[in-house]
Amino acid sequence: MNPHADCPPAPPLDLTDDCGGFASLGPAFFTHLNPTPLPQPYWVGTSGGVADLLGLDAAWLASDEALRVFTGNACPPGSRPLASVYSGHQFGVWAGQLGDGRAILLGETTGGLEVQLKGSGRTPYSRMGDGRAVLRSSIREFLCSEAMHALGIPSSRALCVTGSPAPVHREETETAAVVTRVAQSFIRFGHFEHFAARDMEKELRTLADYVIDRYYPACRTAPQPGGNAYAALLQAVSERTATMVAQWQAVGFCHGVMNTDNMSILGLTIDYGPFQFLDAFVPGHVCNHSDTQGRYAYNRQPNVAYWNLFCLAQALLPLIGDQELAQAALVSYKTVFSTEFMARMRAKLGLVQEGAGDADLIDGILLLLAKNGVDYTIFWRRLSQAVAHNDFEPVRDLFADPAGWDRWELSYSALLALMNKELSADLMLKTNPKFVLRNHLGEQAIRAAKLGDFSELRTLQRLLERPFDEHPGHDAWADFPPDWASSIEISCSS
Ligand SMILES: Nc1ncnc2c1ncn2[C@@H]1O[C@H](COP(=O)(O)OP(=O)(O)OP(=O)(O)O)[C@@H](O)[C@H]1O
Ligand SMILES: [Mg+2]
Repeated sequence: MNPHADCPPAPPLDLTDDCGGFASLGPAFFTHLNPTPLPQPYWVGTSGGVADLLGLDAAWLASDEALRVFTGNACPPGSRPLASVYSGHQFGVWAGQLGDGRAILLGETTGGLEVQLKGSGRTPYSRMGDGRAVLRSSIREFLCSEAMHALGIPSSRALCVTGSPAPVHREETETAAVVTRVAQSFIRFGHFEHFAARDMEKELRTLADYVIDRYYPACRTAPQPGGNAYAALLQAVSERTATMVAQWQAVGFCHGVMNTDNMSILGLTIDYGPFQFLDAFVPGHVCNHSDTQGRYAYNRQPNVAYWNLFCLAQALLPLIGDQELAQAALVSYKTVFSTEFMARMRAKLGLVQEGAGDADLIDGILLLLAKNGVDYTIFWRRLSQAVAHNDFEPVRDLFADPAGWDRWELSYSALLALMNKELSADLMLKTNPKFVLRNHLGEQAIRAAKLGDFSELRTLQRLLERPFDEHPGHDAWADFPPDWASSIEISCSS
């Protein structure tokens, strides 16, 4: 007898209605509302990896019902959709109340993952916005979420993008799209700032207790700074953030809008707007065309993250109850950042053992890359191949000033000689990606998608899902950016 004969088939998107998730926090935290439907939806892209993570049936994911659900035109069983309220500091200035102005949480799966639509219509937190996202920015968010995951960098995930011919007005008229995002939680620093700014200490405590119980249980059990679970939470968030930003710096990722409302309490990369992977190594590079002051320049990201953690510390202060304890909880940020950054840079160089000269070697190469404006991703990949094949000529070719390179290479080769070459090369090829989502690659996929051709998007997605593989026949996607790439202007408009 089949023991499952009487069981109903598993729902396609298995959302729990046990009320233990974000919805359990109560009405001060959100507003229940349904997404606003879009006309004539169509598929743009789906991620098999995220479908597997959610346990989604492939046939269902290809169905019209799934298309309706992920465009916001139908609600999955068990779902009571909601938009949450948060506040935040934008470009260093207190912005007051913000909230999910165009994102709607469908619910949480039984596996503990929140499923959220972005671009699914107006909410009570939309302010002047239309609640929509355009196809261009949705494709960028979809591709980059999955690319970051494949690079081993903590990130929200993206299950799919759907599009609609509905017009959306930005600098020019574009069309609408919806990204389905997945994460354990979409709670941001700004959620805490919201309740702190309004002196709503009860809600602040409810939120902090929820985050600790669900995501940081060790903050109650492990030895705590001053015996204080909220200080322990601040320290844990600060260390996760330090690790995430160290990974951004090592891979050459610029986030572009590190406002406190875009900082995840779980140390995930969230909100892929005007991000960019560096082409040439320009430490002061500003990827966001709207960031006229350069606040979020590549080389300022580690300090900005620390500034944002300081805002979180201030928000948590009523719970921590002691200024010194709050400050002490932030102290490890700098050491964790530099330890994590150094570990990643050592791996990029294939230094399998730690040595006293590592920091000088790393500083030295970063200075040379900046001075010569060398392409960041290509440099590291060529260096990995050079170590694998014992031929440094293709790397030398990248430097306008080869004398500086020659000097550095002498010290580097002396260090490498102390290591097992095969181990070094292997580590480097698994650390230095061949493929990253450069602006021009995203742009090519977007231009084709706007004409209804999603083949470029799928090719790019496939390369970015396995960025360390060689992918024979696809060297063009790993090549230098074309001249027109520098004219691409990515702003907050999305
Ligand atoms: N088109 C829009 N309609 C309504 N609200 C918007 C729109 N664009 C941005 N917002 C809201 O403005 C604030 C700041 O926007 P920001 O660009 O950081 O976020 P986002 O890209 O919309 O979303 P997320 O951070 O969820 O990825 C947020 O409260 C956001 O919801
Ligand atoms: Mg945002």
